[in-house]
Amino acid sequence: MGINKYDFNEKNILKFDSNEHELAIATKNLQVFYGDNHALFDGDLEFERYRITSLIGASGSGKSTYLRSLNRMNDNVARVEGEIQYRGLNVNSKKINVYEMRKHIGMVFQRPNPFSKSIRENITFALKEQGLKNKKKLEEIVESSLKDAALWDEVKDDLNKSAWSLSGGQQQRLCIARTIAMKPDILLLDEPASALDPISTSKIEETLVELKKRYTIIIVTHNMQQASRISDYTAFFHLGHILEYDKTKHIFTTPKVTATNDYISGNFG
Ligand SMILES: Nc1ncnc2c1ncn2[C@@H]1O[C@H](COP(=O)(O)OP(=O)(O)OP(=O)(O)O)[C@@H](O)[C@H]1O
Repeated sequence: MGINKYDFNEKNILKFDSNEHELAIATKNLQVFYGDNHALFDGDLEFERYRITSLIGASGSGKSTYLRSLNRMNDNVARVEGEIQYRGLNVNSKKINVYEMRKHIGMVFQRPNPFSKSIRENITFALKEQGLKNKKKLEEIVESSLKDAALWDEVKDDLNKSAWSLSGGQQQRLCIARTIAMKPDILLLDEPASALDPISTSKIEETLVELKKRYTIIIVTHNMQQASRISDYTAFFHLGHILEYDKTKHIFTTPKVTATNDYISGNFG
């Protein structure tokens, strides 16, 4: 039987070759339409592996639209044209198995949304659905995911407690752990700290900086300090266009586009 190139099976998709600057994911001419509203034009970006990229820009500039397209969260909501290139596959192909693809490209949302289950079950639920039954293996993944999300020390003695009994910041780290448990390559985060207090926010930031050793992270944020603190690259969105994309330090010190400079210095938006 020939290889089905739309099949998101580990043996069918291209291996990363461990170049220092290899790409994790790229978009070519990505366009998004909500009915007649052309919300994203010419979305061309390349994301380096093991880096954090921030997507910044005023409200309504298309950041979430772009981010959500990367793992097909806009299916049934918007028309998305163009290519999303990931390890030899076009994620935007209608033939892609979206469920399998999301194990590789996971998303964490703005508001923490843990399941109404125990802390442990939040991690194990999807793994069990996938057919993983080995208790020891499941426990190992619970521990490693919670450690990766910097939550283990706070919950390790209470894994049967309801996830909803955790603080907002802890719930968000649990949602990160739940996503990591699927062992994705790429973590998409849509303003993951906007509903959190400064201490929880700084914990999330520390967690993300630690996670980039093993994951490629793309984050939408309205918090300019956050973008400059944690991200390696920054893309500036304006009225549905990506106006500037560069190393974060260049965007924040020597932007080439006037609109970028106006936005980061608070002159509009
Ligand atoms: N589900 C939707 N249905 C219809 N239009 C939408 C939908 N989501 C976003 N839009 C429109 O797409 C455009 C871009 O919105 P988007 O949410 O991507 O911007 P954003 O930069 O992420 O904004 P914010 O920072 O406020 O989250 C806006 O005109 C918005 O009204």
